Amino acid sequence: MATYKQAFSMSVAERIIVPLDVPTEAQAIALVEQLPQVRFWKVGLELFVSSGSAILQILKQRQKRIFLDLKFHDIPNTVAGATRAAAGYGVDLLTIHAVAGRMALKVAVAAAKQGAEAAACSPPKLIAISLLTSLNSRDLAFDLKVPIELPEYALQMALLAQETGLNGAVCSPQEVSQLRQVCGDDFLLVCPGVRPSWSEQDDQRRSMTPADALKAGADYLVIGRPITAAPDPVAAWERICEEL
Ligand SMILES: O=c1ccn([C@@H]2O[C@H](COP(=O)(O)O)[C@@H](O)[C@H]2O)c(=O)[nH]1
Repeated sequence: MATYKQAFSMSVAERIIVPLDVPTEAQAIALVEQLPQVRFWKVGLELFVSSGSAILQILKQRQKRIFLDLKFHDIPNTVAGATRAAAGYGVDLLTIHAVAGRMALKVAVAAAKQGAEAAACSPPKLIAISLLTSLNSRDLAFDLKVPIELPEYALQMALLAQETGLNGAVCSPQEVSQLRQVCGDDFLLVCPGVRPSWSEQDDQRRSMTPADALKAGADYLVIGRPITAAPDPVAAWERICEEL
């Protein structure tokens, strides 16, 4: 997995991760076949819960990189067990919520190594969700009752991930510049909540355009519905790559 400095030598296509947010394996395969240009796919909760792990093998057979976005958030023992199992799939990226806490993050780091070793594959890069991109300052203050400003909160979650040995964080493009400055160039920063100027915001609340997100310091962009729900997903993908 490339660090921020190495990311400069990657093509823009390699830095875009497209989520397979569909309910069936057949729909996921259809998307992968429709968009052969996409090299990095994200498997998230919808597809994994509905269809299981077979899609991971299918993507690997096609030499695709895989972001397994299961966002673990549980007590340390459960997080460790789930991370150990997930690391055995040989995926590139795996997520855990930073709010699971210091102990859960620490045991996840060890469990990822154990799981990969047992399966004789490379361990995934473990990245922590700092704060979901569907939440804004109002949600944080009034619903979650977090009494600090949102950028500071996202930074503290990223720093907790860094201190406990994780490889990076998921953050919104609006915080990525600050996280890059504080966490340094070797800390992976993956940004969902990315929206071209011509697409809908959907449920994303802290978004930026792809070009601005990369300029601000993101290693990878996660761009889903602007591509996958477009009337012509291939044209949408090409338009985004051209704009970058
Ligand atoms: O904070 C987060 C963490 C993960 N996601 C995931 O990224 C994609 C975004 O899809 P879009 O269609 O581009 O909105 C989706 O799979 C989320 O589960 C996120 O959006 N925010």
